[in-house]
Amino acid sequence: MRLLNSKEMAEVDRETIETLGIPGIVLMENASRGVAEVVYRYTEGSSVLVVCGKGNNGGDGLAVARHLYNLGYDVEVVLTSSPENLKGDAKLNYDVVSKLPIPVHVIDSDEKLVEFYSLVKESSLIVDALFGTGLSKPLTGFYKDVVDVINNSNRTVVSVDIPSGLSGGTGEVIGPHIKADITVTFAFPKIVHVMPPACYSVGELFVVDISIPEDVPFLMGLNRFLLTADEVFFTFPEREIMSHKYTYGHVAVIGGSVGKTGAPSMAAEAVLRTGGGLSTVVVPKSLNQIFETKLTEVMSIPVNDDNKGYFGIENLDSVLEILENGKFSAVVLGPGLGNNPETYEFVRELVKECKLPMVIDADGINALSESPEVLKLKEQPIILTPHIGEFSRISKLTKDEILKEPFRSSLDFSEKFNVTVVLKSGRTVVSTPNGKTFVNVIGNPGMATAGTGDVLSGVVGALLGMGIDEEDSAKFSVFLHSLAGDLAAGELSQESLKAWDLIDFLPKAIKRIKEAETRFEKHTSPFVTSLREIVGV
Ligand SMILES: NC(=O)C1=CN([C@@H]2O[C@H](COP(=O)(O)OP(=O)(O)OC[C@H]3O[C@@H](n4cnc5c(N)ncnc54)[C@H](O)[C@@H]3O)[C@@H](O)[C@H]2O)[C@@H](O)CC1
Ligand SMILES: [K+]
Repeated sequence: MRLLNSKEMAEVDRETIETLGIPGIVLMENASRGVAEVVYRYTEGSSVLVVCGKGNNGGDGLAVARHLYNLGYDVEVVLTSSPENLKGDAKLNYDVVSKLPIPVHVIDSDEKLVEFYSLVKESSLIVDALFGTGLSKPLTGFYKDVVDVINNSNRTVVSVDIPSGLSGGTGEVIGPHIKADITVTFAFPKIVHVMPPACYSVGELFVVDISIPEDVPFLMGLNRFLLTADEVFFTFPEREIMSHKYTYGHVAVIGGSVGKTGAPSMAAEAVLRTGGGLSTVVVPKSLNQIFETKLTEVMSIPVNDDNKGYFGIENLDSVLEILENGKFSAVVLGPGLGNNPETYEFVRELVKECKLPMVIDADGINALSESPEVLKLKEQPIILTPHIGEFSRISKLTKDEILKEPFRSSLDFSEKFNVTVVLKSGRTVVSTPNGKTFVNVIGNPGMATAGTGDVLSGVVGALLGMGIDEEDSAKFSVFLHSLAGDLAAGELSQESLKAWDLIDFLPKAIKRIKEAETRFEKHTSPFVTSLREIVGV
């Protein structure tokens, strides 16, 4: 499903109204019925205070008040502006409400806050329809006070579209804002709903289908998506009766240095657990005995290192020869390589010469930080899997810049250097050279532990090795890896989770995705879906 920002949503609304010809009032009616449905299904209590601003978010609120009144709720409305200031669809809904026995209180200045306070106290539920996608600057003065009263009320708060005071453009918190228990948004989720820190104030998210077809943002070229089971279902190749191990690829994991033999081991194990046919670690010879002992199904090829315990430029030819003669289908470069300058030189030359699809991770990425230009010349699929620190080094952006605009930062790099980027964090963003971005909303903080990135690089390598394209490999890997993390944390606790557990839970995660593929379960409601239902696992 697409993920928009406020500006894009306003354009999609306009396009739907002007080009498709669906009147704005119809969209508002659908939107408000969706909010009323969520209130009806998912909240307790029967006395509702709907707090409305003067824009269309307030218009939604006025229509919600009418639907709840029709459903038998005890409803009162607070208007934070005089009714004369209302326009268009909001005005129309105000006129309707004013003909019904629904009390409307105009609370438009600090002098009236005492009245507002007692109205809030008398209600069991507050619908926040102050500001939506039209917020232009942080809330101050009277509006900040209104937000404070609601936040301190200890009442259930349902926000219409966006918790008022948050801007829908990024995950940034721009100022005082409502802390919602539930947010009901329209047509598509917005960045603010899923990206931290703003998403912490959204509560449970529901998306209402308000009659805007997905064709509208598609034709407008909006290409930012949520990663969902739907997005990744069909990635796996069928396991054919007459297939053999080479059908599913042979992945070379090039890595390892003294003290870092676990990283390539985990990447190589993850290859096999993800369905890769063969997995081989290519490692400094002085460390080979460790891999022989640690690994069973995974093979190892030692490369002479004169007992140094790390790769250097002198290993370039032999590694290239190994890759050429070993019937390999993909390379994972980076796990446990270490940060020796000689190793960095080896990496740079290897990336220049290697013609196989590649996943580049960790010190593999650091090695390219000074000269990422080499990536532009590559014709095979390349996926980079940096965390924020590694991405900061290679993109020359500060961590703050990346965290503020992860989609933009990652996409700019993908387009400039012609590589797929998996920008790892609690909200991993995948970007592709053809202009698409995807964000992952599953997984958990228990995965913030050493080695989980190594597992991911192996999962990505397995898929590339099976011949799956860059975009699908990156998307599926991120989703699968996080699902394994959630299943593992569910059984073991987030605290105890360690990287190897992710490998152990990959089988259950794969099964879960395959079940989702065949289940085609109907959502609880055709027009109102929770984020969990949208994600699909
Ligand atoms: N036809 C459409 O475009 C639809 C719009 N919908 C609703 O409309 C909302 C957007 O409506 P609007 O564009 O009217 O915007 P809003 O209702 O979010 O707010 C805009 C109003 O707030 C004022 N304002 C903005 N920032 C302020 C600040 N910091 N302090 C004080 N006043 C401020 C503006 O001057 C304007 O009067 C959506 O969030 C959604 O709830 C839905 O009904 C679906 C259809
Ligand atoms: K709102």
